[in-house]
Amino acid sequence: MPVAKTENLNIAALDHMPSPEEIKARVPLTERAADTVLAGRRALADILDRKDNRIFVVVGPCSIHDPVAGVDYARRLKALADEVSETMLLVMRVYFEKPRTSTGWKGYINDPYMDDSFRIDEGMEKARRFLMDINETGLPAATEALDPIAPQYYGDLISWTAIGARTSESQTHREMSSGLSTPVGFKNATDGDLDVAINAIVSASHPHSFLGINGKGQSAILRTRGNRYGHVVLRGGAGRPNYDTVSISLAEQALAKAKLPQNIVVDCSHANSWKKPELQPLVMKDVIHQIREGNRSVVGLMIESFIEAGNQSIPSDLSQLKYGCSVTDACVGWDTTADMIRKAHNVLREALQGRSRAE
Ligand SMILES: O=C[C@H](O)[C@H](O)COP(=O)(O)O
Ligand SMILES: C=C(OP(=O)(O)O)C(=O)O
Repeated sequence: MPVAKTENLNIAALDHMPSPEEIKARVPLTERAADTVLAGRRALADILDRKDNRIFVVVGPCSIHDPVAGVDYARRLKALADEVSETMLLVMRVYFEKPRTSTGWKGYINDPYMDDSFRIDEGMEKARRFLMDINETGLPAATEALDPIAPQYYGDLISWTAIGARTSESQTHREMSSGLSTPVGFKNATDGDLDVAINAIVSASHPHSFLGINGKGQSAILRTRGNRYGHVVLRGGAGRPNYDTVSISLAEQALAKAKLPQNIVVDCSHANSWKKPELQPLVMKDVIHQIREGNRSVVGLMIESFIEAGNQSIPSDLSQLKYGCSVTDACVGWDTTADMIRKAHNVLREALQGRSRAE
């Protein structure tokens, strides 16, 4: 009697996926891109270590779906980044992996053609190519790390990583973060709970051993050193924002209790603006005002922004897609983005000058 099959009963297929080394051989890291990545990470570490008194702003589309519009956006952002570099480090949001509340398009790597063909093999190469283009402009890139093996494919092109509200409590994501080469922002949970993010920073600061893959795509035991650049990202939750002075003071107290550095990033989008993009400028203005009034714990901000304001659902005929407009969360448009950042720059410039006179 043959033994009954007990495994893979719900697996429809196991298709070939090129290894990280194969994908990297098709899109090798260039010297210019490597310089951008390393300079971006160094500047972020200096901000987190208070060796650099600027703030960083992670700004860009909710998700990448059209590389042409993405590069168009990056060129505009790079010019703005140069303009405001005295007070802010701009890092482009380059999000390829979307965690969904239930179902929906899961991003450019999972389904690059947005037609349920799920060509992850092609999506990974396209994502890498896109990141190379962004880094070649001189603009560092930020992403959400969702798939625990994906960093082997494109982690060399990332300067800042987020662990999202749905995964900050996940051991897998904490282990992965402990080995990432970038600073990692852990978001509070979707219900507003901040403890998951604090526990995540503590966990990721320690070395871990866990299963993953190596460059050849073989199973490997990854042994990490621990990441000392974990910090919290306040994104609001359960219908309540958490960027106000009381929430920030509570976050500072929680960090102090856990003996962690006072490093806080505020996400102007998501539950901090009830996912209404037109409210993002108000959040940013409020937080910049707190910095001007003496706050020292806020080191960064996040904005969901694209060329056009709002969002669109993915049409079955993709030629109907509106150029430069998000297919996931609604964003502020380019003009509003530039206005938000320039206004913040002007306020911060005065605040930083006042600070250095007082010191
Ligand atoms: O930022 C992105 C979304 O908020 C997140 O991926 C969840 O999206 P969903 O609730 O539309 O699935
Ligand atoms: C999914 C995101 O955010 P959050 O984890 O806060 O929902 C995001 O920033 O794209």
